[in-house]
Amino acid sequence: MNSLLSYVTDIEPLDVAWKERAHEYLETLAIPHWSLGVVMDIAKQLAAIQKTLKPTVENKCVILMAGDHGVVEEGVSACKKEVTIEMIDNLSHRGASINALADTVHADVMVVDVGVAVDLDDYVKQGTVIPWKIGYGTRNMKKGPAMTREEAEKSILVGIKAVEKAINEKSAQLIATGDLGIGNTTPSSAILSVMTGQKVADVTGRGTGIDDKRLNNKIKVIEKAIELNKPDPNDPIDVLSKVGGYEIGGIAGVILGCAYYKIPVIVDGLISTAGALIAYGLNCNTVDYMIAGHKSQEPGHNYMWKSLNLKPLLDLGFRLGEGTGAALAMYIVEGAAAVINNVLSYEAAGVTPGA
Ligand SMILES: Cc1cc2ncn([C@H]3O[C@H](COP(=O)(O)O)[C@@H](O)[C@H]3O)c2cc1C
Ligand SMILES: O=C(O)c1cccnc1
Repeated sequence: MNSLLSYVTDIEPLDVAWKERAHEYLETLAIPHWSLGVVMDIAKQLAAIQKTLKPTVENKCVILMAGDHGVVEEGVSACKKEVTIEMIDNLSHRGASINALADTVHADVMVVDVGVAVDLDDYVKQGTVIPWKIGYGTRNMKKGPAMTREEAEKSILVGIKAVEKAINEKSAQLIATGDLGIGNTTPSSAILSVMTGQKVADVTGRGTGIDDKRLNNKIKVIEKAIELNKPDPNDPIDVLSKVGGYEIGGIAGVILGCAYYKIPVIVDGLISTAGALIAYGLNCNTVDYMIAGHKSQEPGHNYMWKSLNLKPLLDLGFRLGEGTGAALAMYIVEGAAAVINNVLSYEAAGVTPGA
């Protein structure tokens, strides 16, 4: 593998000439001007990413990054930390929500252990988990940095490696990000607050469903972690290492990898978008390859989309993660590819354009 820096610096913005060409082509379709709205925007984005007027997104893959969080000992989640492993078991038996939803859209699910607190040998042997663990859960960010800078960088490289695997083994043409890890809404809200300047109290939500007392505690824990560690918003690796998580680094890597290899990437909920903020901070060209999957119920999520200048495709009241919203958004992206591939122009269809 190359160094992280070489991936980050080589990410190019979308080709302007292809953007224009796709735009002009879509304007010839036998429909009132741009009347398929956002679907046309996505069709244009797909064409510019793949540099063709016939983009294909047939081979789809959800890359789900899993990790644990030392900060769970502060009582920030409704669940005990062992639920991460129980959910890995459920995913391995294909009984999780992402299995059900990814199946409907014919997407593969790749589960990557980037920082789960225990060894997952049985699942690795079964072939249901990819063992790229950087650490056995992060350290408690209320007491010090969650990770070292080196661990944070390694977690990002795991995400890039996962994209390479999806390309090499599954010929992936469209990737969605997913997360799993009890406690991960806490680092996600911390990253959100640090990177967007929003107050912790305004962007911290109930995650798995905590009550008011726990929510107040969660806010205090995040405030304390930021005060103690002083993450530098201009240094995304510093933010990720001090108040982030292994799977958030992994997701940032998936997004960087997709941008590097020119693959459209659908970003899921709060945790995935925390990864997107890190990726964007490392190279703002990454946003050209992102598609905002959905709007989570978590109160801070929209601030993230706003700071990336993206509009979420779906608003379904989801607050789950795993890549569930992104998987459903794959239907819309497939629709966009179908439009640019199959809708005829006014001329080809023999339809008279309006004045
Ligand atoms: C059964 C179950 C399945 C999940 N799948 C995703 N999450 C999501 O919820 C957790 C984050 O919320 P918090 O920060 O409050 O712990 C993560 O595991 C995330 O992936 C789940 C949570 C549970 C309980
Ligand atoms: O939006 C998300 O990704 C989310 C929200 C709550 C719990 N887990 C994930």
